[in-house]
Parts: sequence; C-alpha cells; structure tokens
Amino acid sequence: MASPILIAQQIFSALSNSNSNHIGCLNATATNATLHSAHSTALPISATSFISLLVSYSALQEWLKLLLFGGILESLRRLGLHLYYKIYGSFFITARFEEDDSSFDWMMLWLSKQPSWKNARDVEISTRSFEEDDLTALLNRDRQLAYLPSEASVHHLWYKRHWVRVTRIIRQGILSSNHRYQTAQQNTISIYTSDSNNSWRHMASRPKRPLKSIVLDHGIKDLLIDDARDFLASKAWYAARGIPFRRGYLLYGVPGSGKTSIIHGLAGELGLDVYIVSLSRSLLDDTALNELISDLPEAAKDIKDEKDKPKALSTSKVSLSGLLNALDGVGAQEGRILFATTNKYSSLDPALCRPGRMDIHVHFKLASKYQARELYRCFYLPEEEEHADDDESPVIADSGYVSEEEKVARSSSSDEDTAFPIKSADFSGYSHHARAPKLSSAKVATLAAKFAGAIPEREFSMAALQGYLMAFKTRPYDAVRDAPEWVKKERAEMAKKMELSTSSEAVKENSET
Ligand SMILES: Nc1ncnc2c1ncn2[C@@H]1O[C@H](COP(=O)(O)OP(=O)(O)OP(=O)(O)O)[C@@H](O)[C@H]1O
Repeated sequence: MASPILIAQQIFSALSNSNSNHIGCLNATATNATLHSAHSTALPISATSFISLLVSYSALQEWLKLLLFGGILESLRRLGLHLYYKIYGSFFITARFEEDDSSFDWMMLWLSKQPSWKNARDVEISTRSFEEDDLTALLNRDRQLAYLPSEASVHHLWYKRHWVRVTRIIRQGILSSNHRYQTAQQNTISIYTSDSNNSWRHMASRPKRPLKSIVLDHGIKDLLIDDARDFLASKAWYAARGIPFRRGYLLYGVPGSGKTSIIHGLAGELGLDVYIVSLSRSLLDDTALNELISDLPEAAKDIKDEKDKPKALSTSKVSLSGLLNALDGVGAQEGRILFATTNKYSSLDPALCRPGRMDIHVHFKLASKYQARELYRCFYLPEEEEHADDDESPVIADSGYVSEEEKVARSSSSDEDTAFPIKSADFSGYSHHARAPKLSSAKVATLAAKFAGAIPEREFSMAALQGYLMAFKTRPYDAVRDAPEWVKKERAEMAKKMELSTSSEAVKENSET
C-alpha cells in the first residue's frame, strides 16, 4: 500500500520533472549536450497530465485514504476535547458576573472578605466596600481597604475545601463600545418605561429634540427651562432648608398641543433621561407604583417623567392616596423632576395639584396665530441661512414631492375631493431637498405671516397644523395658498363630527328614558 508520503513523492517527482524540462529549455543556448540530455531524461509534463496523475485511479485511492485518515484524527481530537470539558464541567461550576449587575458587587464584597485573598500577590485595592452601609462607614471613618481581583489576571483560593479560580476579564470592545455609547448618548435621550414586572425597562433612545422646534406661546418655554435648570442647581439650597429636593410640573390642555414634546425637548436640553409611568396600566397598583418611584436612578442625574394621566385613575388600580404617597411619601425619591400631563385639568383632585407636588401648572392651548407663524418658519427656514439664496426661487406650482396620501388620493379622487391639491407631473427620482425652493429668511417670514393670517386663532391644534404642513414639505407656496381651503374643510368636518356626536347622545338619552 502506498503511503501518503509516497504520493507526495510522486507529485514531487512529477513537479521536478516539469521543472527540469523548463530549466533545460532556458539553458538551451548554453550547450547542445546539456540540451540533449535534458530532452532525453525529462518527461514532458503539462498541466493536463499533472491533473490526470492526480485523478488517476491509484492516486485517487491514496487521496481518499488521506482524507479518511485526516477525518479520523480530527474526530478523535474533537471527542477528546468534548470529554475533557464534560469531565471538567462535572468537577467545576463556572459563574459569570457582569459589572453592571448588582450580583457583581455582591461577589466583590464576598471576595474582599476572603482571608486568603489578602495573601494574593496581584490585587486591586479599593476603598469601596460594596456594602449597603457604605455611607455609615464613611461617616464613621472606619472604612477598610478592600482587596479585589485585579483585571486580566487569574486568582486561586480555597473556600470550604473547594478550589476557586477567579478571572476578571475586560471584554474586548467594551471600552470602545463604551466610548461609542457615550458619544451616542450626547445626541440622544433614553426613554424608560415600566414593564409587566413593574421594573424599569429601556424602551428607546431618541434623538434629542431641539427646543426651537417646539413652538409655545411667549415665555412658556423659557419659564420651564429656567425653572428646571435653577432647580437642578439648587440641591444645597433645598437641603439647607429641609425642603424635599423635588419639583413637579403639571402640563394640561388639549391633545396635540406639545405637552409630550416639551418634556422630551427639556430632557434633551438638560441631558436627562425620561422615565414614563402610565397610570392606566392594568397591573399597576399602589405598591408597584411606589416601588417604581423608589427604584428610579440617583438624584439629580436623571429626570423622572411620569406621564401621569390622572383621568385614568378611575380605571387603574392606583388610588389617589397611593399616587400622592408615591409622589411625596417617605419612599419618594429626591432630586427628581416630575412632569404630569392631562387633558382634563378640572377633574384633577386639588390634593394632587397643590404646590410641593405640582409646583408649576402650564396650560397648553390650541394654536395661536403666533404659533402657526413660528411653526411655518420652523418648516421652511433654511437650515444654513448663510447659504440661502436671497433671490427667491421662481414660484413653482408643484415642488414634485408627492406624499403617500397624495398618491392614494391621486389614484382615487378628483382634485376637488382632496384636502391637498394634486398635480399630475411625475417628479419621481428627485430628492425632497433638491426639489424644495431655497427661500431667504425674509421670504419665509413673509410667507409665514400670510400662513398665520389664514389660520384662525385657537381653533386648531399644533399637531393638526403640523399634519397639514407635512403634506407640503417642499412646497411652501402651496402651503400658504391652500391654507384657507384646508381651514374650510376642517371646519366642515368638525361640524359633521359634532352633529354625529350630539345625535348619538340624543339616541342614548332616548333609549335610557
Ligand atoms: N407646540 C408645538 N410645537 C411644535 N410641534 C408640536 C407642538 N404641539 C404639538 N406638536 C406636534 O404634534 C405632535 C403631537 O404633540 P404632543 O405629543 O407633544 O402633544 P400632547 O400635547 O402631548 O398630546 P396628548 O395630550 O394627546 O398626549 C408631535 O409630533 C409634535 O411635533
């Protein structure tokens, strides 16, 4: 039987024959004798003959044997490893503790208390005792040094006749991902909600909303931001006077007027996170609410936004006293900013709204003309004003942007039936920015004033105005031109809705009597 080495020899000799043939050719000019001898001894071997050698029956057999032999060796190696880990696993237990979990602190505490640990040669010294009465120890000045496993090294110790092997690993990529995380954090706010187990869960990270994109009546934004800033900087002031370090804001008013938006805007501006509790959640009761509130992260670092809808109290299991207790009871957190939002201010219990619980009440109304004007400016003001072309672009009948609604409407309705004018030109393939006319800020201001002129005072919500302008993302002129028509249509729809609701109420009353 030919061994694998033999096969190698065959191949090698075939290769060397081929080489000598090649060399013979190159040396042809040297001597005829050499040339002759090269021709007579070397077998002319081409790539085809080399391949046929490889696949020749006997060679193929040898290849198969080689494969089989290699396969058996690899299987034995894997089996050996598998057995090793199985035996190892039956003698040892491996437990991993992640640094951001509290079990890591418990483990550190336990390790720091092991007598054998003090003999270790490579340890990290810490003044952190990982104990709950950390603060008491600090105040009593009897803190002891803790000896902790140093990073990236292996430690062994005996515990109750058990051998313990401790490895502290910094996972590759954690540092860089930490860095990336921090950079991302600068531009986003984290939003947490309470889950079905009544603990906080990270729901989303949202880009910070610029405060200038939220248009409120004069002074409201400044009042909120100044007050919140002042509060966060006044911890010592509160402590000196024994006043609980908490601040509550009650935002009330019509839906779609910017209550939620301003909370997110403020969180971004102040670099705080948002924690949302919905009181209408069926699993939420007084105890759970209390736990959630006291589980909020450290004071003055985070914002706690309880998007509290007191109107939902009647259906939720949270009682008024439970809510009051969570807000300012013994377990209530210090250093928090609380925002409560509601659409029904009048139905709130006065106890909930009193200063100390809700310190500042802000009424969010339907859009004023001023708000309509500013919203229009937000939509169309050039991002980089310095690049804006002062010569206004020619008025174009259609910017080319076709919204989804428009596409649907285009296929199903005539122009008169639709809320927004539909143009037939096909502008597909153009980006919105490319199609938007570049307007100077002066031009935008003029158009904004015209737009505000067409919008009646305190009749539509800001959300409704935003919805209207969204359909004209790149058509500022059309937005102004069609605004009166839109107002008429909206009024007609509102009247229809009112009629429907009054007639259904009448039917209800009749059936009751
Ligand atoms: N004052 C405003 N300035 C800019 N945009 C606004 C304003 N008010 C509402 N919007 C827009 O309308 C939408 C809804 O707003 P938001 O959720 O803040 O309203 P809300 O008052 O919290 O409503 P609800 O009471 O129904 O929760 C958002 O997309 C937001 O951008």
